Amino acid sequence: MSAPQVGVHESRTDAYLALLVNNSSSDNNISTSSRTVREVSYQDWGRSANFTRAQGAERLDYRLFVSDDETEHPTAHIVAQIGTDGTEGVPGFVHGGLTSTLADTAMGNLAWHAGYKAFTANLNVDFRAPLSPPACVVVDAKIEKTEGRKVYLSADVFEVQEMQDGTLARSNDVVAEATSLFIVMDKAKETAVTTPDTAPQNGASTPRVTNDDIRDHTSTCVASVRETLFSPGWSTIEKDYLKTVWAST
Ligand SMILES: CCCCCCCCCCCC(=O)SCCNC(=O)CCNC(=O)[C@H](O)C(C)(C)COP(=O)(O)OP(=O)(O)OC[C@H]1O[C@@H](n2cnc3c(N)ncnc32)[C@H](O)[C@@H]1OP(=O)(O)O
Repeated sequence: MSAPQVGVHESRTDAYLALLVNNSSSDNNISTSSRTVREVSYQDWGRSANFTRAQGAERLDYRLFVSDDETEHPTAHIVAQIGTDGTEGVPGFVHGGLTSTLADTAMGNLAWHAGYKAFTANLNVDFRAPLSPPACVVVDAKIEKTEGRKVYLSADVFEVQEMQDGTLARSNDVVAEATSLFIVMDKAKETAVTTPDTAPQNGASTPRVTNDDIRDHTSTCVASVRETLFSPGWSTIEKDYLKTVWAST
């Protein structure tokens, strides 16, 4: 595992990471929530490291940590930088779906790292306070209980704020509280899942879906939707709104 970078900090996320690293006893581990956790490198995520990490720091970038505690339920932690490029829902505020995604990602990765090859079956999010981009947040995820194939998890999202003296600290006020139910997949479905051991890594020759493929697929999809929506007789305010949106793309 590579150690979090310490040095020139271009974002509050890096600065917060450095703060954690400086407070820890080892270069490769950090202390957060009074536990020692190790970073899960981007490559180790395999093919699950797709849309969320593909956005870049201007939109969304984050680091994932899991605890190596064998005596109790492990925890997972995300330190995320939420940029200003397309991250808003209500203008001026981070889209709740983004916050939910971070919580889901922390809980999902925790489940997998704890050995549960599971899907999100249910995700509940209570949004407690608005978040304005750019923002730095910490997500703390834990396993609440397991019952057969059911894994119940929770995740709390906190903002990292700059104090008056310039130091960074995790706010005690929670931004969002999430709970989830993950279901461990049937054995029959496991073969369809590419685990990190066999996942294509950076530089591997296994074909991946390219941005061109995605663009082609998206334009086909948009064209077909446009045809359906703009067919004769279809007339609503949404139609005019969508026309405006599409005309500007
Ligand atoms: C480190 C690298 C990798 C790291 C990987 C990191 C992942 C990052 C996080 C991303 C996570 C995702 O986005 S996952 C993607 C989003 N999720 C999905 O696509 C899942 C879509 N849904 C499904 O495929 C299915 O519904 C499943 C697999 C969830 C469940 O189907 P199933 O396997 O047939 O199970 P089924 O018999 O229906 O249900 C089993 C039991 O669960 C209960 N159950 C099922 N669904 C629900 C539900 N929504 N709410 C309550 N209870 C439910 C049933 O009542 C039943 O209880 P009882 O009768 O036994 O009591």
